[in-house]
Amino acid sequence: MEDYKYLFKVVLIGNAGVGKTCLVSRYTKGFFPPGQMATIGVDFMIKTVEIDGDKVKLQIWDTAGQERFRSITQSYYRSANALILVYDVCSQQSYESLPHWVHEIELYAGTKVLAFLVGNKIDQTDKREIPTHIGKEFAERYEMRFLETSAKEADNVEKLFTSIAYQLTAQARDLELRPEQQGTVITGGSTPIASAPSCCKL
Ligand SMILES: Nc1nc2c(ncn2[C@@H]2O[C@H](COP(=O)(O)OP(=O)(O)OP(=O)(O)O)[C@@H](O)[C@H]2O)c(=O)[nH]1
Repeated sequence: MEDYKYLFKVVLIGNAGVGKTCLVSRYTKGFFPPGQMATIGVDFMIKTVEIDGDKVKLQIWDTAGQERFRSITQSYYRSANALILVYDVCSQQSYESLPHWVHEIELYAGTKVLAFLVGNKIDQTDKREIPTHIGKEFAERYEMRFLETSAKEADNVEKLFTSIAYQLTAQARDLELRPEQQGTVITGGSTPIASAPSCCKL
C-alpha cells in the first residue's frame, strides 16, 4: 500500500523558455539548474508534502513549451488536478501568448481543474515588461489564482506549490464529506478520493 493519503497531478504549461523546468527543479530539488536545456516532450517529478497531518503526493508534470510538442503535451491536461500557466514577466511575447494557452485549457483540461497563472523571472527587475497588475488582471478575468515568482531567487516557488497542495487537499476532504458531489476518482493511498471541484472559469 502506498504511503500517502492523496495524489494530485500538477501540470506546468506555457511558452518555451519562461522557466517551467527551473520552477520544478527549484521546488523538487531545491536548486536553480545552470544552463537548463529545453524540455523534450514531457518530464515529471514527485514531491511529497504533509498537509495538516496527511501525506500528499504531488506528481508534477513539466511540459515542453515548443510548438512541435503541443500534440504530446495536450494529452496531459485532461487528468490534471491543477494547471500552472507560466509566462515570463520580461517577455511581452510570452504574455501575449496567454489567450492561446487559455484556449488550450478550455479545449483539453477538465472543467474541475485548479488553474494558476504565474509570472516568472521577477528577479530581472530592469528587464521587466509586464507589470504585476497586468498579470493579475488577466488572472482575474479568467478566474485563475495569480502569483509572481523567481525560480532563480526562490521567490514564491514554495508558496506556489504548497498553496496548490493545500487547496487540492481541502477540496478532496470536502468531497469526502459530501460523496454525492464526487467526480473523477483519483488514487489516494488506501482511499479513493474524488478530484477537486471547479475553481476556475475559463
Ligand atoms: N533570471 C531568471 N532566469 C530564469 C528563471 N527561470 C528560468 N530562467 C532561465 O530561463 C531559461 C529557460 O528556462 P527553462 O526552465 O528551461 O524554461 P522552460 O519554460 O522549461 O522551457 P521549455 O522546456 O523549452 O518549455 C533558462 O536559461 C533559465 O536559466 C528565473 O526565475 N530568473
